[in-house]
Order: sequence, then C-alpha cells, then structure tokens
Amino acid sequence: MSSSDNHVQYLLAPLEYTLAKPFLDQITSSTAPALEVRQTSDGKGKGVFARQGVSEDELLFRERALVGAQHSSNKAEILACSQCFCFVGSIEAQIAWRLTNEGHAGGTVQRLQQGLKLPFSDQFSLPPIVSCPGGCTDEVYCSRACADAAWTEHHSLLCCGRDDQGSAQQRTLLDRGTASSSESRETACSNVGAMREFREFADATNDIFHVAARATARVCLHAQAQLQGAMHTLGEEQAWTALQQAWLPFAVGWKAVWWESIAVPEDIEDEATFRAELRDLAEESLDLLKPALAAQASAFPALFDLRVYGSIIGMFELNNLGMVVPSVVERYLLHVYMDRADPEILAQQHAARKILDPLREQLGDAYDQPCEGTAFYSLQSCINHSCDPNAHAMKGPEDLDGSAVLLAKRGINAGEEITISYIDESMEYEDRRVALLDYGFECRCVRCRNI
Ligand SMILES: C[S@@+](CC[C@H](N)C(=O)[O-])C[C@H]1O[C@@H](n2cnc3c(N)ncnc32)[C@H](O)[C@@H]1O
Repeated sequence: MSSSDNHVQYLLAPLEYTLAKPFLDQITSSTAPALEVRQTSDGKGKGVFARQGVSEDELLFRERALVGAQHSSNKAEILACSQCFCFVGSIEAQIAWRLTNEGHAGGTVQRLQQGLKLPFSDQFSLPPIVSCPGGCTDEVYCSRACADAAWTEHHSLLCCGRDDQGSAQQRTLLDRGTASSSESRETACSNVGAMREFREFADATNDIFHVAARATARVCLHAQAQLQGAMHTLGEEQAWTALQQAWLPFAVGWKAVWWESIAVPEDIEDEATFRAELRDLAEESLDLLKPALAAQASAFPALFDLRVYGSIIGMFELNNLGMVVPSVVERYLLHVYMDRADPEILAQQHAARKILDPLREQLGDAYDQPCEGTAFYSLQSCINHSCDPNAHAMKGPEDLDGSAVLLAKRGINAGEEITISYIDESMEYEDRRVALLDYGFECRCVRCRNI
C-alpha cells in the first residue's frame, strides 16, 4: 500500500478509544464537567455518563456546533448569523427578506424595504447584520467576533469574494441593516469560479455538501496553522502529522461512508443504482471543491479522497443533528396578536394589527419558520439512543442561537448513561425499528430488549 492509501485508511478508520479519550475529556471539562464520555458495556461503542446525580429538568449542557450550516432553502426565509445562527437585523428586515424572496414586491413590503418601522418591534431588537470581511453576500453575521471566527475556521477558504450576486432588493435590505464589518480581507480560495459552481451544485442537489465543505476547510485551516503557513515548503510527513492533529475532532465523530451506510428509502427498488447515484453526486461535488481548494488538495491529498469526503458527509447524515433556532418573528407576532388585559396596551395592539394584518397574511402559515440547518456537535454526537430516554434536546426562551441544549427528562443517578431518542419514541416497536434503520443500527435499549 502506498503512503497515500495508508493515510486514507487512517482517516476512514474509527479512532481507538484510548487516543480519543484526552480529546473527549477536554470537551466534557469545558462543556459539561458533570458528564464523562466512556465505553459502554453493552456494545454500543462509546456513550455519555453522569458523574454525579442530576435532577429532572436540569441543564446537562449547552454546546456550540463544531461545524454547521443553515439549509439553502432556509436562507431565503431567515436572515441568520452564519456562525452562531441567531436571527439578525430587525423584525422589519426579517419580514421584508422573506417576503421579498417570495416575490411580494408592492405595498407594505416596499415600505419595509424603504425603512418602515413596525409597532412594538423595538421590544425585539436583534444584533445588526455584519457583512462578510471577504465581501461576499453568501454569508452574514451577528458580530465581528462571529465574522472573524467563521473566517478563521472555514470561510477564508470558501469565500467567493466581492460579487454581484443577489437581487437589487436583497442588496438594499442587507445594506440597510449592515453594520461595518471587520477589516476587509482577501479570500484564500484558489478558484472562485469553481467555488461558485460548487455552491450552486450544493444548493441544487443536497446542501449537506455545504457542511462537508466547511468541515474540510476547517481541517485544512487547522493543519495549515500548525504548519505556520509553510504548507508547501515542509515535507509530506510534516503535512500528514499536521493533518492528523487537525482531523482529531472529526476522527472521534461517529461516521461511515455516506452512500454505503444510508438507509434505502422504501420506494427505491434498485439499491445498487441508488447507492451508485449518491456516490456519483458526491464525486461531482468533490470534483468542484478540489479546484476551488487546489492548494489544500495538493498539500493534504488524503483529505480530498472520495471515500474520506463520503465519510464526512456520512458523519452529518448518521448523527442527523438538525440545528433549529426558534423564530423571533413568531414571538413578535404572538406579542402583537395575543390580547393583553391592560386596555391601553390592547388599544395599541389593535392599532398595530391594522398595519400587520396584510403582512401576516402574506407570511401565511409559515410565519413561525425557525432557522434550520445541519450541524455536528462533538459531545451530543456521543450520546446513544434509547426508546425510553432520560434526556432531551429542549431550547428555552433564552436559547436564541444554534447551540444544542440538553436537559434531563427525569432524575438521573451518578454513573447512569445519558440517552436521548433519535426518533419519535411513542411509535410501536416495528415502526421504531424501521425508523432506526436510517441510523444504521438495531436498538439495544432496555425497552426494545424486553419486547
Ligand atoms: C451518534 S452515535 C452515538 C455514539 C457512538 N456510540 C460512538 O461510539 O461514537 C450513534 C451510534 O451509536 C450506536 N448506538 C446508539 N444508540 C444505540 C442503541 N440504542 N442500540 C445500539 N446501538 C446504539 C450505533 O452504532 C449508532 O450508529
């Protein structure tokens, strides 16, 4: 086997638990000191355990995504920070953004674009829109700190630079809400044309490729930082050592090659063709990413191997961690439309509704659309499934970004394993069994074992 085959095999293999342990300890000590990650004794691989007793409804942890991205279709509906996923701009900007992208041009929408202030909106203030330091209009942020973090983590490689994407109305809206960005920077992308094609391909086919690109760029940038910029002057061995270090957060993640591991949908008759089509789709996407990141693909070839790329995609698919941030527009509309007892406020509400009724009608049933995407959370992805879980992901009113928030569903004893349900656990056994096939395992929880 050549050294490059060896490197690919290394990146594909699950990391030995003893090698993963220091990294996992580091995560729990910073995110959830009351928990630890260790091997389960019932063959489920590693799992998360309570070090001390936990009461019902107690917060187990709040964790930021290692890598995530808003769904492409959701980006047209919600203006969110591309790094922490909180809503940005203002209530007016959120409503105007969504309605403009849906083709509502006249009346109140136009006045919103021109700066109309809506009643009560000042009680729902949002962070300003901070533009990308590289000048692209693909991403916006809530603060310079988020813009800088995204730039350092992945966006400096993925940014298409200054462009004239987006309609005139979209630009007006973004410009109106835009706070000055961090100092402007040049994209390090090797081929902006290929990157734009890559992005368009992901939007048109499967936006999981956007998250995979962020993960790939993150690994490259971490490896480059270790090589202190001397990516091509140092030898192959040094580049490989740096890549191994940078890969560690992904090495501990549960993963398998996407087209080999994903469950076949019920309406598919020819499994082999289905899997081959997914593989081709991933290959086409990687063939666009490689020239866009040509310098990195040449320095770290194993990372750009198709099966490794497939395992990064599989990591997001198998952990299936939807990222959801509740809608601030929903909270605003409830505030206006839920009658208050105080007659003075009630009169103000009635006056506000006269302005808001046409907008509410145009927003339709999806007025409560959250910010949605896919993300990978290092600690949450270590939690095993149970059909009778003792914890659940549950956001409170203060959780207004894309962090994963885990609460105890009931009292948990020291030493007990923390479990969540990956599916709707109220289903009957057979339906649960089928639903879990999407995750590629047969459930060994006590409830299923006792069937
Ligand atoms: C998101 S990972 C959880 C962490 C994983 N145990 C590890 O070692 O990284 C999901 C995988 O854990 C295993 N797993 C989780 N819950 C399980 C259960 N109830 N029964 C059997 N295997 C389970 C399966 O292999 C599944 O694909």
